[in-house]
Amino acid sequence: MPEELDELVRHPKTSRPGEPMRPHNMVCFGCGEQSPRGLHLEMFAGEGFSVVAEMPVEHWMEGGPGVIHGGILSSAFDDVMGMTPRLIGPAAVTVHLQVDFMRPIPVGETLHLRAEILGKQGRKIYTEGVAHLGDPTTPVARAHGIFVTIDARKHFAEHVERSARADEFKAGKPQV
Ligand SMILES: CCCCC/C=C\C/C=C\C/C=C\C/C=C\CCCC(=O)SCCNC(=O)CCNC(=O)[C@H](O)C(C)(C)COP(=O)(O)OP(=O)(O)OC[C@H]1O[C@@H](n2cnc3c(N)ncnc32)[C@H](O)[C@@H]1OP(=O)(O)O
Repeated sequence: MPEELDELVRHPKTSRPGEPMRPHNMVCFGCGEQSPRGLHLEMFAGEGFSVVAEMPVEHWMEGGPGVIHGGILSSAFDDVMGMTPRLIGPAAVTVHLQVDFMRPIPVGETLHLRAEILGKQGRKIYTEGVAHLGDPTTPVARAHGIFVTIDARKHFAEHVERSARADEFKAGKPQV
């Protein structure tokens, strides 16, 4: 992370600590409540520049016998960390995601995820994610990610046709 960082300012309209964070797209694999096969993560604003979520580890998420698939864990981190830019303003997309798998995460447990903005420089937002199974002093995974702010309308303009919600988006009502 660079040494010279911008000041972080909470967006006046963002959720307050304890309040839900709205999905950025109802059919998002991570947080969309209408995603047919998604993680259906419900996220809440936390203290400071953080976002928290809990994810029950279900059988369909299995990788190794009885434990979570690494890609599922990475997806959960991606989405929770990807929600943190909302705390300060514009939408942002992942350009870099690095995950440390520290302990096996068993099926049947509930994974507690917390993501936080570490710093911002220009369009780049540096974030960290931590996961535990109920004891915050014993993390089971940690992630670092860089998100770059975008103008969502322009960024998705040439792909929005392919969305399951293309009609809504084209009608100019992106109810995200
Ligand atoms: C038409 C209606 C549509 C309506 C849509 C409505 C609502 C939707 C709303 C919100 C949805 C928003 C977000 C979704 C959020 C979360 C989902 C989970 C997260 C994801 O799953 S998201 C999917 C995976 N994600 C991608 O699909 C990104 C692919 N990517 C790109 O599209 C380009 O990469 C882009 C545009 C990001 C940047 O491109 P660009 O040309 O604009 O800018 P540039 O390349 O200059 O990068 C700018 C600065 O980032 C630095 N930088 C770049 N890459 C780096 C790297 N890897 N490591 C370190 N630094 C990096 C550069 O070094 C420079 O830094 P500096 O400014 O200091 O020079």
